[in-house]
Amino acid sequence: MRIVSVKQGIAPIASDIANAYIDFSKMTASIVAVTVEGEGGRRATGYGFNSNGRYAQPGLLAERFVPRLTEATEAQITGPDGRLNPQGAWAAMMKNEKPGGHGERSVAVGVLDMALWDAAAKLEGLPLWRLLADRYNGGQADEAAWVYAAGGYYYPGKGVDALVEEMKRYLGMGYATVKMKIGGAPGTALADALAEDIERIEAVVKLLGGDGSKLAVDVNGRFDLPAALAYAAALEPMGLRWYEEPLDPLDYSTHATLAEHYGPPIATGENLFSMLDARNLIRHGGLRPDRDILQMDPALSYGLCEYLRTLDMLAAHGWSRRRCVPHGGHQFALSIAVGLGLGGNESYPEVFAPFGGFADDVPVVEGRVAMPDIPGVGFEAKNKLFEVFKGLG
Ligand SMILES: O=C([O-])CC(=O)C(=O)O
Ligand SMILES: [Mg+2]
Repeated sequence: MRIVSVKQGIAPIASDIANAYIDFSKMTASIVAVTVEGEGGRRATGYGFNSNGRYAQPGLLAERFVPRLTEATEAQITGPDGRLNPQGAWAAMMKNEKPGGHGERSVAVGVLDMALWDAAAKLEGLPLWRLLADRYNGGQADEAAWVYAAGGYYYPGKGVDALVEEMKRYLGMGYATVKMKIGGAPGTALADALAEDIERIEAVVKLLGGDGSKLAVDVNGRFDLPAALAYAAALEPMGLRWYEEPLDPLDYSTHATLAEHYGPPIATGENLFSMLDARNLIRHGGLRPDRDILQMDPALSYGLCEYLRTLDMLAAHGWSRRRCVPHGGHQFALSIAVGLGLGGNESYPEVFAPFGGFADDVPVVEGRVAMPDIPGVGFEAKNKLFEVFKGLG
C-alpha cells in the first residue's frame, strides 16, 4: 500500500443564506483527491471535502497534514490484513499534534480521512456503507436512512409565505420532517424576536397538519441561557421534533440547566470536533439518552476514524447509535448512517450544492433515502459534485 498523490483545492460554497449566527456569503470548502496504490499495482482515488460551515483549510493541509500523509510509510497505512488502513494513516497525520485545542485542524484531517475511506472501499470494490457494516456492525446495514430536509434559512426579503412555500417543496420531494432556522431576528428585543419566531413556526406547523413532531428548529448556538429558557417555555407545548443548538456548543452546564426545564428533545453536537469534546457534552451537558439527538459531523471532526471512537464512547455511556443524526447533509455521513445503523442523516434539498445531497436519481421516499450500490462513498453517482472533484486533475 502506498500513497501515490494527494491533491487539494478550494471550492466555493457561498450563498445569500444566513442562520442566526453567520451568513454564508464567503463560505468555502476544501476538496482533496488521494490516490492510493494497493496490491498488484491496483490504484484507487478517494475524494474528500469538509462539509459546510467551516472554511477551507489550505494552509493546514499544505503545511502539515498532506506532507505527513504523503510521507507515511507502507507499514503505517497497511493493516495486518494487507488492506488500506485509514486508522494508521490517521495516526501518521496526527503525529506531533498536542491534545486539546482542536481548532480547525479537525477539519483538515476530516477532509483527508473522507478520501482515505473512499479509497479503501474502492480498493475492495465495496460501497463504503457495506465495508463499514462488515467491519464494525456485524454485517448489518440499514436499507435506507431516515433523512430530514434542513432549510428555512434567513434570506434577504424572505417572509413567512416564502418559508412555508419552501417547506411545501420539501414535502413534495418526499421528506416527512423539515427543519428551519430561528433566533435570527437581528437587534430585536427578546420578546419581539420570540413573537416573530412563534409566528414563523406556527405557519410551518400548520402546513404540517398541526403536527409539531415533524418540525425541528435550529438556533445555531445564538442564545444565552435566559433566551434559551424563554424560547423553551414557548416551544415546549408545540412538541417539536427537536430544539437544536440553543446554546453555545461548548457551554455544557447551561445545556444541563436547559434540559431540566425543557422536556422534548434537544439536539446539538455539530460544532464538537473531537471524541473528547463529545464526551464532555455527554458527561456534563445533562442530555438524555432516551430522546436527545447528537449531531457530530465526521467530516468536520477528524473524520470517521475519530467518529468510530465517538461511537464507542457513546456506547460506554449508555447511548444508542440511533440517537446520532450527523450534521452536514452529505453522502459520507449517509454512508456511515446506513452502514453503522445511526438514527439518520441531515439533508439539504436546496442549499450547499453540490456538497449537500445524495446520489442523483435516488429518491426520498417517505422521509428515507437509500445508498447507491457502487464502490466507495458514492460520489461518482452524484454528477455535479464529481465534476468539482475532477477539477483537481
Ligand atoms: O446553518 C448551518 O450552519 C448548518 C446547520 O446548522 C445545520 O445544518 O444544522
Ligand atoms: Mg444546525
